[in-house]
Amino acid sequence: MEYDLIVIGAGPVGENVADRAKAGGLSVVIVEAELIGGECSFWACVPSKALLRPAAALAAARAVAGADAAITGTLDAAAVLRRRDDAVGDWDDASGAHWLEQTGIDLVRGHGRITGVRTVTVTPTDPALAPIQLRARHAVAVCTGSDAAVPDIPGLRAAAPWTSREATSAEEVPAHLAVIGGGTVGCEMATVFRSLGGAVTMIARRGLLGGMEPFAGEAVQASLTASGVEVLTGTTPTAVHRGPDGRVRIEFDGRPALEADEVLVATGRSPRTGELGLETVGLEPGGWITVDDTLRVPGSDWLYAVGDVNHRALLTHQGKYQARAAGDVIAARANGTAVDDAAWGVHAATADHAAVPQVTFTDPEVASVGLTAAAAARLSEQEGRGIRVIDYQLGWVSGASLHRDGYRGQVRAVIDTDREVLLGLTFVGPDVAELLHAATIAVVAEVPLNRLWHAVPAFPTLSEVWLRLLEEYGRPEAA
Ligand SMILES: Cc1cc2nc3c(=O)[nH]c(=O)nc-3n(C[C@H](O)[C@H](O)[C@H](O)COP(=O)(O)OP(=O)(O)OC[C@H]3O[C@@H](n4cnc5c(N)ncnc54)[C@H](O)[C@@H]3O)c2cc1C
Ligand SMILES: NC(=O)c1ccc[n+]([C@@H]2O[C@H](COP(=O)([O-])OP(=O)(O)OC[C@H]3O[C@@H](n4cnc5c(N)ncnc54)[C@H](O)[C@@H]3O)[C@@H](O)[C@H]2O)c1
Repeated sequence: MEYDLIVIGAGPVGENVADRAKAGGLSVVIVEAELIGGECSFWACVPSKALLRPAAALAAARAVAGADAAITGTLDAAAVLRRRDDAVGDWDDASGAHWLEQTGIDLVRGHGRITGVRTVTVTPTDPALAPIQLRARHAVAVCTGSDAAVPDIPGLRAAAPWTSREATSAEEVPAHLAVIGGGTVGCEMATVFRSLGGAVTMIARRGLLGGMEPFAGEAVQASLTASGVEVLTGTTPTAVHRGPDGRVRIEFDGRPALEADEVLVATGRSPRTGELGLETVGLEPGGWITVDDTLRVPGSDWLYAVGDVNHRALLTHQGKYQARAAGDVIAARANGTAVDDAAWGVHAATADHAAVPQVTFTDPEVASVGLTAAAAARLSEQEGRGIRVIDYQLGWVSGASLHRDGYRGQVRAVIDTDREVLLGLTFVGPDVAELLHAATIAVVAEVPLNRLWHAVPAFPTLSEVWLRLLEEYGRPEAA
């Protein structure tokens, strides 16, 4: 079977590569081993956010005098889990298959493996079917995503730990959940299971939410602790063991062992490239796949890797952004039309380097884009760029104090003082997620600060913090 493009993996990223290439006039086949929609739709973004929202709604009502009087109970855990089941369509991907059919993208269900240049062999999901040989006239796009990484802690694998899959698809709330890892998955899942009434212990090597502004992890840690989560920082398990009673025992150096009903491993991701046949085209199996800004593998004129699997930004929206560039550039190269791969061109995923937005849906929420102060300081050292960091307490803004009684939050802006543009913003506070896109636009468009003064935030909204940040920076040209 011959197509212009073969896409391996029908997660959010593969679907978008296929969609754009199809819109560009190519014939496209997509290969999927599990569910159309991938990790995001069934075991990651969608179920996790469905599980987090009820607690956030309850916390919002509790924090407003008058509204709090209407709260007469606690979360209904069974109803929350049912809401999650609805959000993932009971793990049925029929609507995804229907969309592919309507869009004119052929679907092959099975495990795809590269067997040579522009060639993929699929082992069908249905064992009664023989392997299918696919040949691409122009390109193969690997969009196989990532799996939970399980660290080499003695006994951990044998103890059958939960990963993000078991956590997001849980049917019951463990009486006591231990979480190894203090990143986004660890913090979000600790929030969920505590809100549903379980005891939770987090085990983090360092502080929480490493890589973000330090005040973000500190605020989330304080709030998790206040909600009853035990947060052990500076700690790594030395051994894990599941006893005959089903309980898990976690051992440490210099700290008493911990017993829990389940242990969730949330220690990052590993690429799904082990069984992909990369060795047949000279690449290392099992590694992340390096690509250029058009998402093509350097040295190849046909192989692309898009989404989690290239390790540029492990986020659905950023992978889909890459997918739009990849699908379009594959079509342009196949059709022989102009390729615009310069920085910020239509065929380049430039924002991956400068402006990756991310929201962690904890209480408080953490929303960030662009550089942190620490990353900007490194840049300043390398390039001699002038940097200024401005912090502002979000609770001082009238919109915030009206939004929630005793609102607490912090915003940090990182400014390039040579060009007077924003390099990064981090918002920490209840309901800050929706503030993020304005920041992303300001960073991507490199809006000069003196023009931002003309972008007037409505009163009384949380967005007034933009004006406060500008006031803190000053307006020397006005004097
Ligand atoms: C708990 C959790 C919560 C998250 N929450 C968010 C969030 O709120 N927002 C956000 O932006 N990101 C979030 N992420 C990250 C997000 O899930 C990923 O960035 C996203 O799923 C990546 O999409 P992808 O298409 O690259 O890979 P995937 O979604 O992993 O899809 C890859 C697809 O390829 C298929 N596949 C793999 N190998 C083969 C093969 N050899 N043959 C055929 N098919 C194959 C898989 O079955 C899968 O369907 C979260 C991640 C986790 C773990
Ligand atoms: N809301 C969102 O956008 C969202 C939510 C969840 C996940 N994600 C994405 O999924 C990816 C994976 O999330 P994650 O939380 O698994 O990874 P992560 O990289 O965010 O965090 C992993 C954590 O595990 C710790 N760790 C690693 N090895 C350890 C060990 N041996 N012992 C103890 N701790 C150890 C690290 O120090 C780190 O704190 C993230 O990169 C993120 O992009 C996004």
